[in-house]
Amino acid sequence: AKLNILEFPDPRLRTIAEPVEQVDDEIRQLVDDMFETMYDAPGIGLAATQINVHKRVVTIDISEDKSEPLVLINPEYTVLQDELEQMQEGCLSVPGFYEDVERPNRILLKALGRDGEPYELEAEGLLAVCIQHELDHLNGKLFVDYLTALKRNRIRTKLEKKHRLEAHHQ
Ligand SMILES: O=C(O)C[C@@H](Cc1ccccc1)C(=O)SCC(=O)c1ccccc1
Ligand SMILES: [Zn+2]
Repeated sequence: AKLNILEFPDPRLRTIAEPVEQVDDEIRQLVDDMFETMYDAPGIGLAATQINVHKRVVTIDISEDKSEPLVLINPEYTVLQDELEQMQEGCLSVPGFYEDVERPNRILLKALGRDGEPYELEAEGLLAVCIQHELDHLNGKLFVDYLTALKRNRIRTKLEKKHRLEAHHQ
């Protein structure tokens, strides 16, 4: 099912997600719903926090043809090279805004797959940036937190106005 994506400044986006105890069919259904929601948005990543499910589950697919789906359950990463790279980021929870964020360029990801099997993956470039962006979501952090307070407040004001208009027209 396509799920509703929470939008900044919704305080539920600040929730810290809990580790998954058992990778069971319920978690696999959540993963399938997350991929459906992500591809429909469209996006290249989605964290369970964004659909108001506070479990440490992330889906990613940076391919153009939905050919590289990645399931990240209880994901962790370590920085392999602390040289920072600037990249323009977007967020399905901050629709319509794209800003440059600096992050480490190479990381080692450790996570469980959709059958609960552990795996490791070395990532760089857009995939490394996306993994860090999604894991921030699981810790209640948003890419706007890396911007100046002035920019963040302007984005907040514009989105709050959009939400008021949507509520009025419902
Ligand atoms: O909010 C999210 O987590 C999804 C976000 C992931 C992300 C994008 C860019 C840099 C870091 C993390 C998005 O997918 S925003 C939409 C987007 O960037 C995109 C959408 C379609 C094709 C390509 C990119
Ligand atoms: Zn995001």
